[in-house]
Amino acid sequence: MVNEFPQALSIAGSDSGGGAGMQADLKTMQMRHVFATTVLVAITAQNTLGVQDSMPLPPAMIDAQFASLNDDLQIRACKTGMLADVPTVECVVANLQKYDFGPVIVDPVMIAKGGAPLLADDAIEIVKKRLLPLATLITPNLPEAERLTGMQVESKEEMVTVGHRLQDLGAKNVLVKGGHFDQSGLAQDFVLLDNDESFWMTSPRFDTIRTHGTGDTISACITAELAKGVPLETAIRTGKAYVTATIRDGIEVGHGHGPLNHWAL
Ligand SMILES: Nc1ncnc2c1ncn2[C@@H]1O[C@H](COP(=O)(O)OP(=O)(O)OP(=O)(O)O)[C@@H](O)[C@H]1O
Ligand SMILES: Cc1ncc(CO)c(N)n1
Repeated sequence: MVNEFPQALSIAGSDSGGGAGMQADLKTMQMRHVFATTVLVAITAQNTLGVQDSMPLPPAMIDAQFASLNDDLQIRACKTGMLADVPTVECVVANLQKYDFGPVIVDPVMIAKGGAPLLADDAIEIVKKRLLPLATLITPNLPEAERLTGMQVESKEEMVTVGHRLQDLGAKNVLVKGGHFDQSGLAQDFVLLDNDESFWMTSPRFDTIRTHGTGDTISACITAELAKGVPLETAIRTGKAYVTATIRDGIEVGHGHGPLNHWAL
């Protein structure tokens, strides 16, 4: 039937190096057999060694992309990634309020693996106050969870507490990613659902620096699964299994924090 094939949307910045950002989202959604659409909000000159330059797009151009998609496609789930600065966050929030693109997965991207800022400091407050309440699911890593809540997260107990704080701020469901946490050889993530259920997802921790784009990949996989109509808990578990496989089956690309193997299953 016309327009019935599952369609998802990535609202993100471009990583010229192909490993993270919109490129990771596209590769992931393609692998999950979902038709990927995009609203590009910023461009980065980036590779596995770092971010060399970046530029946000004018809000009018962001508005135009949202309008084009709304006029023609049937998007059933969307995610946000790099949102650059205050005008970009405000513009994306306004468009998400204007159009219905299904569940909104917010990956509150702040800093690239090499340390480059991908969100201006003064935009964090707007993400917290205006974007977070629109989130069906928020997927912060530990430094992002700390910035959004103002609390330190250094233990599993604190991962649980920060999950509840993020729900108090308005996110319906929360996935606190533990990739930045060295816990005895494990990569442990905490999930808190809006029915008060919670669970841990645990995988082996692979000793590799080829982890560029892990956060983008797990959130894009969850978004793709939701676009197919899969329940949230199953989508989150599939996201964890997929990102684990992409790290485990690493490929040699670039000279720094290498990209994932998006062909892994
Ligand atoms: N070395 C590793 N081995 C196994 N799993 C990992 C490893 N590093 C991260 N992960 C997993 O990858 C997912 C993403 O977590 P992470 O905390 O790295 O996100 P992120 O910092 O947002 O990533 P990025 O900024 O590169 O997009 C989580 O499920 C985490 O447990
Ligand atoms: C464009 C872009 N988005 C997100 C990330 C975080 O992985 C990155 N490094 N670059």
